[in-house]
Amino acid sequence: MRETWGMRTAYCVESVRGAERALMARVPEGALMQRAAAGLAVACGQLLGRVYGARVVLLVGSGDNGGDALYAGARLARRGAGVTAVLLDPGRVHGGGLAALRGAGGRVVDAVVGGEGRSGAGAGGGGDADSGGAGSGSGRGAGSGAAGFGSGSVGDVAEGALAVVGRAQLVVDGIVGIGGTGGLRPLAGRLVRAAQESGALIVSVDLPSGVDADTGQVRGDAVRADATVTFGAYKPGLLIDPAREHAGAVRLVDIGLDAELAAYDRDLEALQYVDVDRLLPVPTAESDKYRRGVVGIVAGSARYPGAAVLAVAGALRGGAGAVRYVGPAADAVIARFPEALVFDGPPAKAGRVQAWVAGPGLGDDAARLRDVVDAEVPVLIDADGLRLVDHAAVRARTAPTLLTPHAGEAAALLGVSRAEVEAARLDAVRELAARYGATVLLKGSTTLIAAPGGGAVRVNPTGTSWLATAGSGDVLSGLAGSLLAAGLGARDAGSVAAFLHGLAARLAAEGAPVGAQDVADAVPLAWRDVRG
Ligand SMILES: NC(=O)C1=CN([C@@H]2O[C@H](COP(=O)(O)OP(=O)(O)OC[C@H]3O[C@@H](n4cnc5c(N)ncnc54)[C@H](OP(=O)(O)O)[C@@H]3O)[C@@H](O)[C@H]2O)[C@@H](O)CC1
Ligand SMILES: Nc1ncnc2c1ncn2[C@@H]1O[C@H](COP(=O)(O)OP(=O)(O)O)[C@@H](O)[C@H]1O
Ligand SMILES: [K+]
Repeated sequence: MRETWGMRTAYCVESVRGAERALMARVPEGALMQRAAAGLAVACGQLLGRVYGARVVLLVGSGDNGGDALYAGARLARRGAGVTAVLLDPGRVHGGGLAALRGAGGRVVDAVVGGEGRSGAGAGGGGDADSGGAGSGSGRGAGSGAAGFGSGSVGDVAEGALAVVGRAQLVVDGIVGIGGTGGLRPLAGRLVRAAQESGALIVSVDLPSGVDADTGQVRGDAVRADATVTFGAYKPGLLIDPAREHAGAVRLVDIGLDAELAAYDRDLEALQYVDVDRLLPVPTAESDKYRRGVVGIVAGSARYPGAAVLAVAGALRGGAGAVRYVGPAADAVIARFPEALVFDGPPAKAGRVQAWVAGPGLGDDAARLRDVVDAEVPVLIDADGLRLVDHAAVRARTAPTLLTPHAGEAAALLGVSRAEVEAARLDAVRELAARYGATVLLKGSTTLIAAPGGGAVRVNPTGTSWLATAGSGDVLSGLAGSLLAAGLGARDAGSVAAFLHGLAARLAAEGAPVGAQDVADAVPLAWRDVRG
Protein backbone atom coordinates (compact mmCIF):
# COMPACT_ATOMS: atom_id res chain seq x y z
CA MET A 1 0.00 0.00 0.00
CA ARG A 2 2.76 2.41 -0.95
CA GLU A 3 1.47 5.98 -1.01
CA THR A 4 3.34 8.49 -3.08
CA TRP A 5 1.66 11.67 -1.87
CA GLY A 6 2.84 13.58 1.17
CA MET A 7 2.17 13.90 4.86
CA ARG A 8 -1.02 12.45 6.27
CA THR A 9 -2.52 14.86 8.79
CA ALA A 10 -5.16 14.70 11.52
CA TYR A 11 -7.13 17.51 13.15
CA CYS A 12 -8.97 17.67 16.45
CA VAL A 13 -12.75 18.01 16.58
CA GLU A 14 -12.66 21.71 17.38
CA SER A 15 -10.65 22.43 14.24
CA VAL A 16 -12.81 20.19 12.07
CA ARG A 17 -15.93 21.91 13.36
CA GLY A 18 -14.42 25.34 12.73
CA ALA A 19 -13.44 24.43 9.19
CA GLU A 20 -16.88 22.92 8.57
CA ARG A 21 -18.60 26.10 9.73
CA ALA A 22 -16.49 28.19 7.39
CA LEU A 23 -17.19 25.89 4.47
CA MET A 24 -20.90 25.57 5.22
CA ALA A 25 -21.23 29.31 4.93
CA ARG A 26 -20.13 29.02 1.28
CA VAL A 27 -22.00 25.94 0.08
CA PRO A 28 -25.72 25.14 -0.16
CA GLU A 29 -27.34 23.81 2.99
CA GLY A 30 -26.90 20.09 3.40
CA ALA A 31 -24.21 19.86 0.72
CA LEU A 32 -21.52 18.59 3.07
CA MET A 33 -23.70 15.85 4.41
CA GLN A 34 -24.57 14.80 0.86
CA ARG A 35 -20.87 14.63 -0.02
CA ALA A 36 -20.22 12.57 3.11
CA ALA A 37 -23.14 10.23 2.45
CA ALA A 38 -22.16 9.74 -1.19
CA GLY A 39 -18.63 8.72 -0.18
CA LEU A 40 -19.99 6.46 2.53
CA ALA A 41 -22.38 4.73 0.14
CA VAL A 42 -19.62 4.12 -2.40
CA ALA A 43 -17.39 2.59 0.28
CA CYS A 44 -20.24 0.35 1.51
CA GLY A 45 -20.93 -0.74 -2.06
CA GLN A 46 -17.31 -1.67 -2.58
CA LEU A 47 -17.22 -3.67 0.64
CA LEU A 48 -20.40 -5.50 -0.28
CA GLY A 49 -19.29 -6.22 -3.81
CA ARG A 50 -22.90 -6.59 -4.93
CA VAL A 51 -25.34 -3.98 -3.64
CA TYR A 52 -28.51 -5.31 -5.28
CA GLY A 53 -30.28 -7.57 -2.82
CA ALA A 54 -27.79 -6.98 0.01
CA ARG A 55 -29.17 -6.75 3.56
CA VAL A 56 -27.97 -3.50 5.08
CA VAL A 57 -28.78 -2.29 8.60
CA LEU A 58 -28.15 1.27 9.76
CA LEU A 59 -27.63 1.92 13.47
CA VAL A 60 -28.86 5.50 13.68
CA GLY A 61 -28.06 7.78 16.60
CA SER A 62 -29.54 11.14 17.46
CA GLY A 63 -27.10 13.43 15.65
CA ASP A 64 -25.76 14.18 12.19
CA ASN A 65 -23.68 11.00 12.28
CA GLY A 66 -27.01 9.17 12.05
CA GLY A 67 -28.01 11.57 9.26
CA ASP A 68 -25.01 10.51 7.21
CA ALA A 69 -25.98 6.87 7.70
CA LEU A 70 -29.59 7.50 6.65
CA TYR A 71 -28.67 9.37 3.44
CA ALA A 72 -26.10 6.72 2.55
CA GLY A 73 -28.72 4.05 3.26
CA ALA A 74 -31.09 5.82 0.87
CA ARG A 75 -28.46 5.67 -1.86
CA LEU A 76 -27.89 1.96 -1.26
CA ALA A 77 -31.66 1.33 -1.24
CA ARG A 78 -31.95 3.05 -4.63
CA ARG A 79 -29.33 0.62 -5.91
CA GLY A 80 -31.50 -2.30 -4.80
CA ALA A 81 -30.20 -3.07 -1.31
CA GLY A 82 -32.70 -4.00 1.40
CA VAL A 83 -31.99 -1.27 3.93
CA THR A 84 -33.37 -1.11 7.47
CA ALA A 85 -32.66 1.75 9.84
CA VAL A 86 -32.63 0.98 13.56
CA LEU A 87 -33.38 4.22 15.39
CA LEU A 88 -31.60 4.38 18.72
CA ASP A 89 -33.42 7.48 19.86
CA PRO A 90 -36.64 7.53 17.86
CA GLY A 91 -37.64 10.91 19.27
CA ARG A 92 -34.47 12.53 17.92
CA VAL A 93 -33.45 11.53 14.47
CA HIS A 94 -32.21 13.41 11.42
CA GLY A 95 -35.50 14.24 9.71
CA GLY A 96 -34.18 14.81 6.21
CA GLY A 97 -32.19 11.61 6.30
CA LEU A 98 -35.13 9.58 7.54
CA ALA A 99 -37.40 10.98 4.84
CA ALA A 100 -34.79 10.20 2.19
CA LEU A 101 -34.46 6.62 3.37
CA ARG A 102 -38.21 6.14 3.39
CA GLY A 103 -38.49 7.74 -0.02
CA ALA A 104 -36.01 5.22 -1.36
CA GLY A 105 -38.01 2.30 0.04
CA GLY A 106 -35.96 1.72 3.18
CA ARG A 107 -37.53 0.33 6.34
CA VAL A 108 -37.37 1.70 9.86
CA VAL A 109 -37.50 -0.01 13.26
CA ASP A 110 -37.13 1.42 16.74
CA ALA A 111 -34.35 0.12 18.92
CA VAL A 112 -36.24 0.31 22.16
CA VAL A 113 -39.36 -1.35 23.44
CA GLY A 114 -41.85 1.40 24.01
CA GLY A 115 -40.26 3.60 21.40
CA GLU A 116 -41.88 1.41 18.77
CA GLY A 117 -44.32 3.26 16.63
CA ARG A 118 -43.02 6.68 17.61
CA SER A 119 -41.02 6.71 14.44
CA GLY A 120 -43.92 5.11 12.66
CA ALA A 121 -42.29 1.72 12.53
CA GLY A 122 -43.00 -1.40 14.49
CA ALA A 123 -40.38 -3.94 15.28
CA GLY A 124 -41.41 -5.82 12.17
CA GLY A 125 -40.05 -2.98 10.16
CA GLY A 126 -42.96 -1.76 8.03
CA GLY A 127 -41.59 1.27 6.30
CA ASP A 128 -44.65 3.13 5.16
CA ALA A 129 -45.96 4.84 8.22
CA ASP A 130 -45.20 8.45 8.89
CA SER A 131 -42.44 9.27 11.27
CA GLY A 132 -43.31 10.78 14.59
CA GLY A 133 -39.87 12.16 15.08
CA ALA A 134 -38.91 13.14 11.60
CA GLY A 135 -39.69 16.26 9.73
CA SER A 136 -39.33 16.48 6.01
CA GLY A 137 -36.66 19.14 6.04
CA SER A 138 -33.03 18.72 6.84
CA GLY A 139 -33.30 19.32 10.56
CA ARG A 140 -33.60 16.77 13.31
CA GLY A 141 -36.80 15.63 14.87
CA ALA A 142 -37.50 17.47 18.07
CA GLY A 143 -38.92 14.70 20.23
CA SER A 144 -38.39 14.71 23.95
CA GLY A 145 -36.20 11.63 23.96
CA ALA A 146 -37.86 10.63 27.21
CA ALA A 147 -38.11 7.02 26.16
CA GLY A 148 -35.13 7.28 23.91
CA PHE A 149 -31.77 5.66 23.73
CA GLY A 150 -30.11 8.93 24.61
CA SER A 151 -31.32 8.82 28.17
CA GLY A 152 -29.96 5.31 28.53
CA SER A 153 -32.65 4.65 31.11
CA VAL A 154 -35.33 2.81 29.15
CA GLY A 155 -36.04 -0.86 29.10
CA ASP A 156 -35.05 -3.47 26.61
CA VAL A 157 -33.78 -3.49 23.11
CA ALA A 158 -36.68 -4.43 20.85
CA GLU A 159 -36.47 -8.02 19.67
CA GLY A 160 -37.24 -6.88 16.13
CA ALA A 161 -34.23 -4.61 16.16
CA LEU A 162 -31.95 -7.39 17.37
CA ALA A 163 -33.40 -9.70 14.74
CA VAL A 164 -32.69 -7.39 11.80
CA VAL A 165 -29.18 -6.77 13.08
CA GLY A 166 -28.65 -10.52 13.35
CA ARG A 167 -29.58 -11.01 9.68
CA ALA A 168 -27.51 -8.13 8.29
CA GLN A 169 -24.71 -8.52 5.78
CA LEU A 170 -23.49 -5.00 6.42
CA VAL A 171 -24.08 -2.88 9.51
CA VAL A 172 -23.50 0.87 9.24
CA ASP A 173 -22.51 2.41 12.56
CA GLY A 174 -24.07 5.87 12.58
CA ILE A 175 -24.55 5.91 16.35
CA VAL A 176 -22.29 8.81 17.15
CA GLY A 177 -19.41 10.67 15.52
CA ILE A 178 -17.43 13.70 16.53
CA GLY A 179 -20.24 14.82 18.83
CA GLY A 180 -19.78 11.82 21.10
CA THR A 181 -18.57 11.68 24.67
CA GLY A 182 -17.63 8.53 26.57
CA GLY A 183 -18.16 4.94 25.54
CA LEU A 184 -21.31 3.40 24.09
CA ARG A 185 -24.40 3.66 26.22
CA PRO A 186 -26.05 0.38 27.32
CA LEU A 187 -28.66 0.03 24.56
CA ALA A 188 -26.20 0.89 21.84
CA GLY A 189 -23.80 -1.58 23.42
CA ARG A 190 -26.42 -4.36 23.12
CA LEU A 191 -27.05 -3.67 19.45
CA VAL A 192 -23.37 -3.41 18.67
CA ARG A 193 -22.70 -6.72 20.38
CA ALA A 194 -25.45 -8.29 18.29
CA ALA A 195 -23.85 -6.85 15.15
CA GLN A 196 -20.45 -8.09 16.18
CA GLU A 197 -21.81 -11.58 16.89
CA SER A 198 -23.76 -11.74 13.63
CA GLY A 199 -20.54 -11.76 11.62
CA ALA A 200 -21.78 -8.88 9.45
CA LEU A 201 -19.31 -6.42 8.01
CA ILE A 202 -19.32 -3.30 10.14
CA VAL A 203 -18.64 0.12 8.67
CA SER A 204 -18.32 3.06 11.03
CA VAL A 205 -19.41 6.50 9.95
CA ASP A 206 -16.70 9.10 10.59
CA LEU A 207 -15.47 7.30 13.74
CA PRO A 208 -16.11 3.99 15.49
CA SER A 209 -18.81 4.99 17.94
CA GLY A 210 -17.55 5.13 21.52
CA VAL A 211 -13.93 6.16 20.84
CA ASP A 212 -12.47 9.56 21.65
CA ALA A 213 -11.83 11.40 18.39
CA ASP A 214 -9.15 13.71 19.79
CA THR A 215 -7.03 11.33 21.84
CA GLY A 216 -7.62 7.76 20.70
CA GLN A 217 -8.83 6.81 24.17
CA VAL A 218 -11.60 4.25 24.60
CA ARG A 219 -13.51 4.67 27.84
CA GLY A 220 -15.98 1.81 27.90
CA ASP A 221 -17.56 -0.10 25.01
CA ALA A 222 -16.83 0.98 21.46
CA VAL A 223 -17.62 -0.37 18.02
CA ARG A 224 -14.99 -2.58 16.39
CA ALA A 225 -15.34 -1.84 12.70
CA ASP A 226 -14.01 -3.57 9.62
CA ALA A 227 -13.73 -0.16 8.02
CA THR A 228 -14.28 3.46 8.95
CA VAL A 229 -15.24 6.11 6.42
CA THR A 230 -14.19 9.46 7.78
CA PHE A 231 -15.04 12.89 6.40
CA GLY A 232 -12.97 15.95 5.60
CA ALA A 233 -9.93 15.05 7.71
CA TYR A 234 -8.51 12.23 9.79
CA LYS A 235 -9.16 12.66 13.48
CA PRO A 236 -6.25 11.81 15.82
CA GLY A 237 -8.14 8.88 17.34
CA LEU A 238 -8.20 7.11 13.98
CA LEU A 239 -4.41 6.91 14.00
CA ILE A 240 -3.68 6.17 17.68
CA ASP A 241 -4.31 2.98 19.65
CA PRO A 242 -6.44 1.85 21.30
CA ALA A 243 -9.04 3.66 19.12
CA ARG A 244 -7.13 2.95 15.92
CA GLU A 245 -7.61 -0.77 16.41
CA HIS A 246 -11.35 -0.21 16.53
CA ALA A 247 -11.41 1.64 13.22
CA GLY A 248 -10.31 -1.14 10.86
CA ALA A 249 -9.31 0.12 7.43
CA VAL A 250 -9.78 3.88 7.32
CA ARG A 251 -10.93 5.72 4.22
CA LEU A 252 -10.96 9.50 4.01
CA VAL A 253 -13.76 11.09 1.96
CA ASP A 254 -12.96 14.53 0.60
CA ILE A 255 -15.81 16.93 1.39
CA GLY A 256 -13.88 20.02 0.33
CA LEU A 257 -12.50 20.95 3.74
CA ASP A 258 -8.78 21.19 2.94
CA ALA A 259 -8.64 24.91 2.16
CA GLU A 260 -10.51 25.76 5.36
CA LEU A 261 -8.37 23.41 7.43
CA ALA A 262 -5.24 25.23 6.32
CA ALA A 263 -6.13 27.92 8.86
CA TYR A 264 -5.77 25.42 11.71
CA ASP A 265 -2.77 23.75 13.32
CA ARG A 266 -2.49 20.04 12.64
CA ASP A 267 -2.67 17.93 15.74
CA LEU A 268 -1.05 14.86 14.27
CA GLU A 269 0.95 14.05 11.18
CA ALA A 270 2.25 10.81 9.71
CA LEU A 271 5.22 10.85 7.35
CA GLN A 272 4.65 9.01 4.08
CA TYR A 273 7.22 7.52 1.71
CA VAL A 274 7.90 10.79 -0.10
CA ASP A 275 8.44 12.68 3.13
CA VAL A 276 10.92 10.10 4.39
CA ASP A 277 12.66 9.99 1.02
CA ARG A 278 13.25 13.74 1.24
CA LEU A 279 14.70 13.44 4.74
CA LEU A 280 17.08 10.50 4.25
CA PRO A 281 20.71 11.64 4.50
CA VAL A 282 22.22 10.57 1.18
CA PRO A 283 25.97 11.15 0.68
CA THR A 284 27.14 13.53 -2.05
CA ALA A 285 30.41 13.78 -3.98
CA GLU A 286 31.86 16.03 -1.25
CA SER A 287 30.97 13.62 1.57
CA ASP A 288 33.55 11.98 3.77
CA LYS A 289 32.99 9.89 6.87
CA TYR A 290 33.19 12.88 9.22
CA ARG A 291 30.92 15.06 7.14
CA ARG A 292 28.39 12.22 7.07
CA GLY A 293 28.51 12.26 10.87
CA VAL A 294 29.98 10.09 13.61
CA VAL A 295 27.52 8.53 16.04
CA GLY A 296 28.73 7.51 19.48
CA ILE A 297 27.09 4.56 21.21
CA VAL A 298 27.21 4.25 25.00
CA ALA A 299 25.43 0.97 25.57
CA GLY A 300 25.90 -2.56 26.79
CA SER A 301 27.59 -3.90 29.89
CA ALA A 302 29.33 -7.09 30.93
CA ARG A 303 25.85 -8.42 31.69
CA TYR A 304 24.15 -7.12 28.51
CA PRO A 305 26.73 -7.04 25.71
CA GLY A 306 24.02 -7.83 23.15
CA ALA A 307 22.37 -4.43 23.56
CA ALA A 308 25.63 -2.81 22.44
CA VAL A 309 25.80 -5.02 19.35
CA LEU A 310 22.19 -4.29 18.42
CA ALA A 311 22.49 -0.52 18.92
CA VAL A 312 25.64 -0.53 16.75
CA ALA A 313 23.80 -2.67 14.18
CA GLY A 314 21.08 -0.02 13.98
CA ALA A 315 23.57 2.83 13.89
CA LEU A 316 25.53 1.33 10.98
CA ARG A 317 22.33 1.40 8.89
CA GLY A 318 21.29 4.95 9.74
CA GLY A 319 23.43 7.02 7.41
CA ALA A 320 26.24 8.23 9.70
CA GLY A 321 29.76 7.91 8.26
CA ALA A 322 31.20 6.12 11.28
CA VAL A 323 30.01 4.42 14.47
CA ARG A 324 32.05 4.83 17.62
CA TYR A 325 31.27 2.36 20.39
CA VAL A 326 32.24 3.42 23.92
CA GLY A 327 31.89 0.84 26.69
CA PRO A 328 32.81 -2.58 28.04
CA ALA A 329 31.29 -4.68 25.23
CA ALA A 330 33.89 -3.71 22.62
CA ASP A 331 34.92 -7.30 21.95
CA ALA A 332 31.40 -8.39 21.19
CA VAL A 333 30.88 -5.34 18.98
CA ILE A 334 34.11 -5.84 17.01
CA ALA A 335 33.46 -9.56 16.59
CA ARG A 336 30.22 -8.76 14.82
CA PHE A 337 31.09 -5.37 13.25
CA PRO A 338 34.81 -4.89 12.51
CA GLU A 339 34.00 -1.49 10.97
CA ALA A 340 33.02 -0.04 14.37
CA LEU A 341 35.52 2.21 16.20
CA VAL A 342 35.75 1.14 19.84
CA PHE A 343 36.95 2.77 23.05
CA ASP A 344 36.69 1.73 26.68
CA GLY A 345 37.43 5.07 28.38
CA PRO A 346 35.05 7.90 29.27
CA PRO A 347 32.88 9.23 26.40
CA ALA A 348 34.32 12.74 26.81
CA LYS A 349 37.69 11.37 25.71
CA ALA A 350 36.45 9.15 22.90
CA GLY A 351 37.15 11.56 20.06
CA ARG A 352 34.89 13.31 17.60
CA VAL A 353 31.17 12.48 17.83
CA GLN A 354 28.29 14.42 16.26
CA ALA A 355 25.53 12.67 18.22
CA TRP A 356 25.35 10.24 21.12
CA VAL A 357 23.09 7.33 21.91
CA ALA A 358 23.13 6.34 25.57
CA GLY A 359 21.31 3.73 27.54
CA PRO A 360 20.52 0.33 25.96
CA GLY A 361 21.82 -2.41 28.29
CA LEU A 362 23.85 0.18 30.18
CA GLY A 363 23.20 -1.35 33.60
CA ASP A 364 24.06 1.16 36.31
CA ASP A 365 26.86 3.01 34.56
CA ALA A 366 25.72 6.51 35.50
CA ALA A 367 29.17 8.05 35.00
CA ARG A 368 29.32 7.37 31.26
CA LEU A 369 25.77 8.60 30.92
CA ARG A 370 26.64 11.88 32.69
CA ASP A 371 29.48 12.52 30.24
CA VAL A 372 27.06 12.13 27.35
CA VAL A 373 24.35 14.33 28.83
CA ASP A 374 26.98 17.05 29.33
CA ALA A 375 28.05 16.90 25.68
CA GLU A 376 26.97 19.80 23.50
CA VAL A 377 25.81 17.65 20.61
CA PRO A 378 22.45 15.91 20.05
CA VAL A 379 21.85 13.06 22.48
CA LEU A 380 19.40 10.16 22.42
CA ILE A 381 18.60 8.55 25.78
CA ASP A 382 16.96 5.14 25.95
CA ALA A 383 16.30 2.22 28.31
CA ASP A 384 18.58 2.20 31.42
CA GLY A 385 19.62 5.72 30.49
CA LEU A 386 16.07 6.91 31.12
CA ARG A 387 16.13 5.34 34.57
CA LEU A 388 19.53 6.75 35.54
CA VAL A 389 19.46 10.17 34.00
CA ASP A 390 19.38 13.35 36.06
CA HIS A 391 16.17 15.03 34.98
CA ALA A 392 17.39 18.54 35.70
CA ALA A 393 20.47 17.90 33.55
CA VAL A 394 18.22 16.88 30.64
CA ARG A 395 16.15 20.02 31.01
CA ALA A 396 19.31 22.15 31.15
CA ARG A 397 20.69 20.82 27.85
CA THR A 398 20.85 23.25 24.95
CA ALA A 399 21.57 20.80 22.10
CA PRO A 400 18.67 18.58 20.95
CA THR A 401 17.67 15.69 23.19
CA LEU A 402 15.62 12.70 22.09
CA LEU A 403 14.14 10.41 24.76
CA THR A 404 12.84 7.03 23.54
CA PRO A 405 10.80 5.36 26.30
CA HIS A 406 8.40 2.45 25.90
CA ALA A 407 5.15 2.72 27.85
CA GLY A 408 6.67 1.29 31.05
CA GLU A 409 9.58 3.72 30.99
CA ALA A 410 7.27 6.60 30.15
CA ALA A 411 5.07 5.63 33.10
CA ALA A 412 8.07 5.70 35.44
CA LEU A 413 9.11 9.13 34.13
CA LEU A 414 5.60 10.49 34.59
CA GLY A 415 4.85 8.75 37.90
CA VAL A 416 1.73 7.01 36.58
CA SER A 417 0.90 3.41 35.67
CA ARG A 418 1.85 1.75 32.41
CA ALA A 419 -1.85 1.14 31.69
CA GLU A 420 -2.53 4.86 31.99
CA VAL A 421 0.16 5.63 29.43
CA GLU A 422 -1.13 2.98 27.04
CA ALA A 423 -4.69 4.26 27.34
CA ALA A 424 -3.71 7.87 26.65
CA ARG A 425 -0.54 7.84 24.56
CA LEU A 426 -1.02 11.26 23.03
CA ASP A 427 -1.39 12.99 26.38
CA ALA A 428 1.57 11.05 27.76
CA VAL A 429 3.99 11.92 24.96
CA ARG A 430 3.02 15.59 25.00
CA GLU A 431 3.35 15.77 28.75
CA LEU A 432 6.79 14.11 28.72
CA ALA A 433 8.09 16.45 26.01
CA ALA A 434 6.88 19.49 27.93
CA ARG A 435 8.19 18.27 31.28
CA TYR A 436 11.66 17.34 30.06
CA GLY A 437 12.09 20.04 27.44
CA ALA A 438 13.06 17.24 25.06
CA THR A 439 11.74 15.52 21.97
CA VAL A 440 10.09 12.28 23.03
CA LEU A 441 9.53 9.15 20.98
CA LEU A 442 7.01 6.95 22.79
CA LYS A 443 7.35 3.37 21.53
CA GLY A 444 4.67 0.71 21.34
CA SER A 445 1.71 -0.37 19.27
CA THR A 446 1.41 3.24 18.14
CA THR A 447 4.72 5.08 18.13
CA LEU A 448 4.37 8.84 18.67
CA ILE A 449 6.99 11.58 18.51
CA ALA A 450 6.42 14.94 20.23
CA ALA A 451 8.64 17.99 20.25
CA PRO A 452 9.11 20.07 23.41
CA GLY A 453 7.67 23.26 21.93
CA GLY A 454 4.33 21.63 21.05
CA GLY A 455 3.16 21.52 17.44
CA ALA A 456 1.98 18.49 15.52
CA VAL A 457 2.80 15.14 17.06
CA ARG A 458 4.17 12.62 14.57
CA VAL A 459 2.62 9.17 14.42
CA ASN A 460 4.52 6.35 12.75
CA PRO A 461 2.47 4.64 10.04
CA THR A 462 4.72 1.59 9.48
CA GLY A 463 4.54 -0.03 12.92
CA THR A 464 3.97 -3.76 13.17
CA SER A 465 3.56 -6.00 16.18
CA TRP A 466 6.36 -8.23 14.82
CA LEU A 467 8.59 -5.56 16.36
CA ALA A 468 7.54 -6.65 19.82
CA THR A 469 10.70 -8.71 20.19
CA ALA A 470 13.59 -8.28 22.63
CA GLY A 471 16.28 -5.91 21.49
CA SER A 472 14.39 -4.27 18.64
CA GLY A 473 14.31 -1.05 20.67
CA ASP A 474 18.12 -1.09 20.81
CA VAL A 475 18.22 -1.22 17.01
CA LEU A 476 15.85 1.75 16.86
CA SER A 477 18.07 3.77 19.21
CA GLY A 478 21.15 3.20 17.08
CA LEU A 479 19.24 4.00 13.91
CA ALA A 480 17.78 7.25 15.27
CA GLY A 481 21.14 8.28 16.76
CA SER A 482 22.80 7.75 13.41
CA LEU A 483 20.24 10.01 11.74
CA LEU A 484 20.88 12.65 14.43
CA ALA A 485 24.62 12.44 13.70
CA ALA A 486 23.87 12.79 10.00
CA GLY A 487 22.21 16.13 10.73
CA LEU A 488 18.48 15.49 11.08
CA GLY A 489 16.60 17.35 13.82
CA ALA A 490 15.35 15.29 16.75
CA ARG A 491 11.73 15.08 15.55
CA ASP A 492 12.76 14.08 12.03
CA ALA A 493 15.42 11.65 13.24
CA GLY A 494 12.91 9.95 15.53
CA SER A 495 10.15 9.75 12.98
CA VAL A 496 12.37 8.64 10.08
CA ALA A 497 13.99 6.00 12.30
CA ALA A 498 10.60 4.68 13.43
CA PHE A 499 9.41 4.59 9.81
CA LEU A 500 12.45 2.64 8.57
CA HIS A 501 12.42 0.37 11.63
CA GLY A 502 8.76 -0.60 11.15
CA LEU A 503 9.20 -1.08 7.43
CA ALA A 504 12.33 -3.18 8.00
CA ALA A 505 10.42 -5.41 10.42
CA ARG A 506 7.61 -5.88 7.89
CA LEU A 507 10.05 -6.69 5.09
CA ALA A 508 12.04 -9.06 7.29
CA ALA A 509 9.02 -10.75 8.84
CA GLU A 510 6.76 -11.35 5.84
CA GLY A 511 4.33 -12.94 8.23
CA ALA A 512 6.82 -14.94 10.34
CA PRO A 513 8.63 -14.11 13.58
CA VAL A 514 11.85 -12.07 13.38
CA GLY A 515 14.58 -11.23 15.85
CA ALA A 516 16.06 -7.79 16.47
CA GLN A 517 19.10 -8.59 14.32
CA ASP A 518 16.86 -9.50 11.40
CA VAL A 519 15.23 -6.10 11.75
CA ALA A 520 18.62 -4.36 11.68
CA ASP A 521 19.68 -6.43 8.67
CA ALA A 522 16.52 -5.42 6.81
CA VAL A 523 16.97 -1.67 7.33
CA PRO A 524 18.81 -1.34 3.97
CA LEU A 525 15.81 -3.00 2.28
CA ALA A 526 13.54 -0.44 3.91
CA TRP A 527 15.86 2.35 2.85
CA ARG A 528 15.80 1.13 -0.78
CA ASP A 529 12.04 0.70 -0.65
CA VAL A 530 11.70 4.35 0.41
CA ARG A 531 14.18 5.64 -2.18
CA GLY A 532 12.77 3.44 -4.94
N1 LIG B 1 -20.74 19.31 10.60
C1 LIG B 1 -20.70 18.98 9.30
O1 LIG B 1 -20.65 19.81 8.43
C2 LIG B 1 -20.72 17.60 8.90
C3 LIG B 1 -20.87 16.59 9.83
N2 LIG B 1 -20.96 15.35 9.47
C4 LIG B 1 -21.35 14.31 10.38
O2 LIG B 1 -21.90 14.84 11.56
C5 LIG B 1 -21.28 14.23 12.69
C6 LIG B 1 -21.36 15.12 13.87
O3 LIG B 1 -22.71 15.31 14.11
P1 LIG B 1 -23.27 15.91 15.48
O4 LIG B 1 -22.56 17.15 15.79
O5 LIG B 1 -24.70 16.00 15.31
O6 LIG B 1 -22.85 14.84 16.52
P2 LIG B 1 -22.93 13.24 16.51
O7 LIG B 1 -21.57 12.72 16.41
O8 LIG B 1 -23.94 12.72 15.58
O9 LIG B 1 -23.38 12.88 17.99
C7 LIG B 1 -24.11 13.75 18.75
C8 LIG B 1 -25.28 13.02 19.33
O10 LIG B 1 -24.90 11.81 19.92
C9 LIG B 1 -25.36 11.73 21.26
N3 LIG B 1 -24.26 11.11 22.01
C10 LIG B 1 -23.18 11.69 22.57
N4 LIG B 1 -22.35 10.78 23.09
C11 LIG B 1 -22.92 9.58 22.86
C12 LIG B 1 -22.54 8.25 23.19
N5 LIG B 1 -21.40 7.98 23.84
N6 LIG B 1 -23.34 7.27 22.79
C13 LIG B 1 -24.47 7.53 22.14
N7 LIG B 1 -24.90 8.77 21.81
C14 LIG B 1 -24.14 9.78 22.17
C15 LIG B 1 -25.71 13.12 21.66
O11 LIG B 1 -26.96 13.11 22.26
P3 LIG B 1 -27.19 13.27 23.83
O12 LIG B 1 -25.87 13.26 24.53
O13 LIG B 1 -27.96 14.52 23.97
O14 LIG B 1 -28.02 12.07 24.13
C16 LIG B 1 -25.87 13.88 20.34
O15 LIG B 1 -27.21 14.05 19.97
C17 LIG B 1 -19.90 13.91 12.21
O16 LIG B 1 -19.24 12.93 13.00
C18 LIG B 1 -20.18 13.45 10.80
O17 LIG B 1 -20.60 12.09 10.82
C19 LIG B 1 -20.87 14.98 8.06
O18 LIG B 1 -22.17 14.90 7.58
C20 LIG B 1 -20.06 15.97 7.26
C21 LIG B 1 -20.56 17.32 7.45
N1 LIG C 1 2.50 -4.18 19.72
C1 LIG C 1 3.43 -3.51 19.04
N2 LIG C 1 3.16 -3.04 17.80
C2 LIG C 1 4.09 -2.37 17.10
N3 LIG C 1 5.35 -2.12 17.56
C3 LIG C 1 5.66 -2.55 18.77
C4 LIG C 1 4.73 -3.26 19.58
N4 LIG C 1 5.34 -3.56 20.74
C5 LIG C 1 6.59 -3.06 20.66
N5 LIG C 1 6.78 -2.46 19.48
C6 LIG C 1 8.02 -1.80 19.01
O1 LIG C 1 9.09 -2.68 19.26
C7 LIG C 1 10.21 -1.97 19.78
C8 LIG C 1 10.49 -2.50 21.18
O2 LIG C 1 11.35 -1.65 21.86
P1 LIG C 1 11.59 -1.79 23.42
O3 LIG C 1 10.30 -1.82 24.14
O4 LIG C 1 12.59 -0.79 23.80
O5 LIG C 1 12.18 -3.28 23.53
P2 LIG C 1 13.66 -3.75 23.84
O6 LIG C 1 14.06 -3.03 25.10
O7 LIG C 1 13.54 -5.23 24.05
O8 LIG C 1 14.52 -3.41 22.70
C9 LIG C 1 9.82 -0.51 19.69
O9 LIG C 1 10.24 0.02 18.47
C10 LIG C 1 8.31 -0.54 19.76
O10 LIG C 1 7.70 0.56 19.14
K1 LIG D 1 -20.00 6.32 14.11
